[in-house]
Amino acid sequence: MTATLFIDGAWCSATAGGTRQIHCPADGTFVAEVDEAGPEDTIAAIRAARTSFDAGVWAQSPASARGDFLLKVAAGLRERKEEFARAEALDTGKRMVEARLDMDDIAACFDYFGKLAGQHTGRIVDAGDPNINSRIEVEPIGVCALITPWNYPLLQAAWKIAPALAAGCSFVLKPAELTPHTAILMIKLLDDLGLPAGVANLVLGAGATAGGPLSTHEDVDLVSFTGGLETGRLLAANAAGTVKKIALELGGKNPNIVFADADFDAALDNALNAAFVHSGQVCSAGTRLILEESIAERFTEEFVRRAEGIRLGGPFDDTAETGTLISAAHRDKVHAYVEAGIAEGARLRTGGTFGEGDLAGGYYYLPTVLDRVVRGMSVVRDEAFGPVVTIETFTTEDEAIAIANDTIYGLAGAVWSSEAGRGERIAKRLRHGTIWINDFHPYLPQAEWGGFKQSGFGRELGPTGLAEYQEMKHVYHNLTPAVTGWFPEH
Ligand SMILES: NC(=O)c1ccc[n+]([C@@H]2O[C@H](COP(=O)([O-])OP(=O)(O)OC[C@H]3O[C@@H](n4cnc5c(N)ncnc54)[C@H](O)[C@@H]3O)[C@@H](O)[C@H]2O)c1
Ligand SMILES: C[N+](C)(C)CC=O
Repeated sequence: MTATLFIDGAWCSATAGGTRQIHCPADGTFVAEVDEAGPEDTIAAIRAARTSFDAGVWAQSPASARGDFLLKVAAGLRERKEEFARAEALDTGKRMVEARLDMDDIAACFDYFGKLAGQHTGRIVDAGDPNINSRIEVEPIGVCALITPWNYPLLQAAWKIAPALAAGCSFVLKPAELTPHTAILMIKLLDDLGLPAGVANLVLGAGATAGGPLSTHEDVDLVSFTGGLETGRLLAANAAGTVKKIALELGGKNPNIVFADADFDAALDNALNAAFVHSGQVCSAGTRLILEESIAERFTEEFVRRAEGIRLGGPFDDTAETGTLISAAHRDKVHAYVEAGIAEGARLRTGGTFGEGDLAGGYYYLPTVLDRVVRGMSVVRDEAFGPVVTIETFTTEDEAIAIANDTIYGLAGAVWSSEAGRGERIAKRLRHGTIWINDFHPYLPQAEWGGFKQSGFGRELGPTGLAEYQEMKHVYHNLTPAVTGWFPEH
């Protein structure tokens, strides 16, 4: 597969001829070879986006037309769902059933922003003078750099592409280097549906090289980034050089608090899902299980027993319940956190090893549970981004809240209790961007998503997810211009 970069309405190869081979992490099978962009390709893509934006080919089109376009994207995705899901599954190794669910969520996201486009057009301001016409106009922010991770490749891209297009922006998309295929398919779909040249541009390749100019180039107005904390810090520092707006969707170390009065079976089942879906490679994964002391032993025993029963397998294994990690390097990193935790005194209840036998050809890591942990341990503190759960206990509400908030992150968390008042009370005091009460993981296109603290800033989805891609302009129109006399003629 060549000519996989899309710049100014044309598919092309990397100027320097670089390529990258993509392999399925579930079994190492070769998926395809794609182009590997260098900074010069990315600069060309930024220039194309700038030219199209300044020409107004999309930015000046009626918002309702942009909305209609997004609804067509949603329909196109639904028609080609299987093709998209398969591409996602091969790149990430995730199960087809999960990849299909991702495609449903992506189509819903395009529907949502398609309907929202044009609804937030500004407002009339009462200037207190009938001869002054004052209004706030909402305009697209300009050229957007959209940088996305490998765990939910198209979903995270869609949360940016849909509002960017709804707002009237032009963009350069840089997906994670390991998972480019659904981005290619998406850009093809946009092109097939007639998006003007230069509005959507695609560069593939490594962060520092292909991605480098995206946070430094003066023609980029907004960087919208989803990925790790270290990269986010770097991009924020880079973006400061040209004072460009930046939105950061970073990692999490997400608490899942279970009170003794919770529905035990529901809390247990959801705690497994919270931690082990997509092998824990989820920003909002419930990796810190925080149990009320009186149920801790029974809950932990059941949790461990059920974790040991989880079947691992590849994208097309219908019996699999979760999958592989993305790469050998990532699996090593996850394992290092587990080993560090054990060395620091944590007790390994299950897991802590690579998949063997049928799983040996992929980067599988067994669902892992550690208890007897303390808060300073790296496995409790840092985002391992794998199927690793630590168990802590509490005796009072205040203690549960203190444990749950004791993290530099603030992405998501959950509380389980049959007392509605307690759920609400705790939700109010948790410093995380999404709180689930008696649930875990749902997100809605119409509800803002994002982090407190070092999980980032800015919001995706919901009306604010569109506003991120807009500028506000105050237009003050004096209907009766007159001499002010402030500086009289001498
Ligand atoms: N908050 C959220 O909604 C959310 C959602 C999904 C994933 N995440 C986070 O993403 C992380 C996992 O993803 P990852 O390992 O791909 O993250 P990463 O930070 O390594 O990479 C993310 C993207 O940034 C690019 N990149 C890296 N360096 C760059 C640079 N100097 N300039 C431009 N681009 C650069 C990468 O190539 C990739 O496309 C986890 O921390 C996870 O929690 C957060
Ligand atoms: C944002 N979400 C939950 C879809 C994926 C996070 O990794």
